[in-house]
Parts: sequence; C-alpha cells; structure tokens
Amino acid sequence: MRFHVLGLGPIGCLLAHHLRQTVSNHHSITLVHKSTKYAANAVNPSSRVLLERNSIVVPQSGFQHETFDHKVEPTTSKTTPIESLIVCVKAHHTVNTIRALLPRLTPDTTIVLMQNGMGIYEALIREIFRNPDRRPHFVVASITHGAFLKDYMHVVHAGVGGIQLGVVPEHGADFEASYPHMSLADLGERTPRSDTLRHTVAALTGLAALNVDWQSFYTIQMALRRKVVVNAVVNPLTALMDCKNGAVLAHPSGRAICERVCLEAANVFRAQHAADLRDVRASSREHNTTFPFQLTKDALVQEVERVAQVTANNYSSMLMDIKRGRTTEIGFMNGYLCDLGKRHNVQMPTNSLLMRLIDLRTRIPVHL
Ligand SMILES: CC(C)(CO)C(=O)C(=O)O
Repeated sequence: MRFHVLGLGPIGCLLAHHLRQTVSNHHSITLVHKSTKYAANAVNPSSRVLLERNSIVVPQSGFQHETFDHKVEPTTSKTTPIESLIVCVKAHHTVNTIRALLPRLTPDTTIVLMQNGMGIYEALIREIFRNPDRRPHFVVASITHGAFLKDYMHVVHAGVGGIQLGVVPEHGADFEASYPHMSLADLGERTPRSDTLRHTVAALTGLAALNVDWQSFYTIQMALRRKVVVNAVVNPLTALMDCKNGAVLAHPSGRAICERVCLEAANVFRAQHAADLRDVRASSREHNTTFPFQLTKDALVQEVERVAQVTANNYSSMLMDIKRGRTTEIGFMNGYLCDLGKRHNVQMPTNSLLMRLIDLRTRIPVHL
C-alpha cells in the first residue's frame, strides 16, 4: 500500500509521524512537499519528522519525498497511481492541489480530507469528480488535536484530542449498515478498489496515540457542523482581536457575538434539516425526524465555550494565517454557513459581517 500525505502543516506532520511509527515498512509513506526547496532539504538522510510533546522530541524517518507546488503540474516522472491520499493542505488549496494530482488518482484511490472547515468535499464533487462512477472513495475527518509547527517538519503536539472519521456513502454502498459495530468487513467484498479504503481505515484507526474513531457518516456530519460553528466564532474573533482562544469569551461583547453566530447557525441547520426531511419523505427513505439537540443554539454556544476553554492558550489557525500574511479559511467557516443561509433563505448578518471584517483585516497590513 502506498500512502501519500499532502500538506506538511501541523496535522500532516502529526499524522505522517504516527503512521510511519505504526504501519509496517512494506507500506511506503510519501510526504508531498509544497516546493522543491523543502523537498531538497527533506531528502537529506539526516532529515526527520520531529514530534514534540511535553518538551520531549521524537524523530521519525523512513519517508519518501515528492515535490508539489499547487501552481505547477506534477512532473511526469511522478506517475505512479496514488492509492491513499491523506489531504492536510488548507481548505482553500484543496481543489487546486487535487486537480494537479488528478493524473495519478483513479476510482481505486481513497482520499481522506483532514481539513478545518466544511464544503470541501462538495467543492471537489462539483469541480472535479462530477461522474459518480469514476469517483475515488472519500473519507472525511473531524480533528480536535491541538498542534503547531515549531519549524518545517517539527510539530508540537500541544493538546491531545481525537480524530473522528467517516466514509462518505456512495451509490451502491452503505458503509453504515452495521453501525455501531462497524468492522472492515463492512467495506464490501475485496477488490482493488475496496482494498485501498480498507487499508486506509485500518491504518488510521490503528493510530492509538491519536485516538482515532471510525464513526457513522451521520455522526461525522454532526461533529463537523459543531466544529465549523466553533471555528466561525473563535477563529475570526481571535484574528481580529489578536488574542488567544481563551480571551474571546471572557468579555460580554465576545459572548454576545458568539450567541449571534450560534443562533444563525442553529437557524440554518434547522432549515437544512427540514429540507432534508422533505427530500426523504419524497423518496420514502428512513430518516430521523427530530432536529438534533446538538445543533440547537444553546448546545452550540456550550460547545464554543468548551473548546475556547480547552484551547485557551492556543493561537487560532486564522490568527496565525493573518500574522503570516496568508489566505485564511474563513470561506469554509463563516462562508460555508453564509452559503447555506443563501440556499435555505436564512439571514446570516453576523457571519457575513465577520467575513467582511476578516477580508478587511487581510487587506490592511497592520503590524501585530
Ligand atoms: C478549535 C480551534 C479554534 C483551535 O485553535 C481551531 O480549530 C483553529 O485554530 O483552527
């Protein structure tokens, strides 16, 4: 089996390190670097992926390296098909990077989406994998680990959380059939196509140190929706105020904004749930008719409070992006919620204002 890790930010390094530690050396793990400069340093025999926890640094070697630059086509020498692609690039780079790797992706490939935000899978389906019969398998994940890069390929695992992953249902296959007792046998009869999915799920769920759970797609969707709301509050507020996550809800104004974002999110999730119910009734499939409590405004506010507290000492990824002059993932956070609002005719004034403020913040160079 050939694993490729695309994007060597904190989560990419964390996963690559634990994968190499866990899976046998018969399986190759290739790190796909964003530029030749980084790849050239990485192929140096002394180069390692460094994982730091509680000030102890553990080096990990045994990787292959490739270059990837989302502005250029991959070179023709790198033509081997990719079996398992673990995508850890920023949400807004995903479509471009995957498009450039397209000659190496087949319907047998399994793609794991590990990013912050929502709407990435939908963008890939809309813009690249339009034909359902030629689509790779997709796995989506929600991650609650806290990690940051100290240096290139040196990740600090600052807060131990977990990874929940779910297989995106595709026509003809219901991967949730036996939930909650899912096993690899539920991934269908053994074919080259189902094997990449089976090996990917087995490898990821084997990463004990990262607390990886395989969940039903419904559970993952719920986790992702709750996480996107947390990000829609914490990320823009910390980026605008230049503060750590713990500070945003410490003042009544921050709490008031949080309440507004959560109310708008709960309203749009409710509208989406009602629309799903109408579709399901029309198709006479079974569906849970009750709106999930976890997506109500109060439950969302509680979740934002919980995460802001657990990650109180962290700098959000959006604040770091702004400090480094990089594009933020706001389009896949508040932007995702606003798009959902448009689709279901729900007003989203606070989310849309936060988007505009972040846009302004990235255009006006302020020295933080
Ligand atoms: C949960 C949170 C806010 C933790 O920092 C995060 O996911 C991010 O920074 O993007």
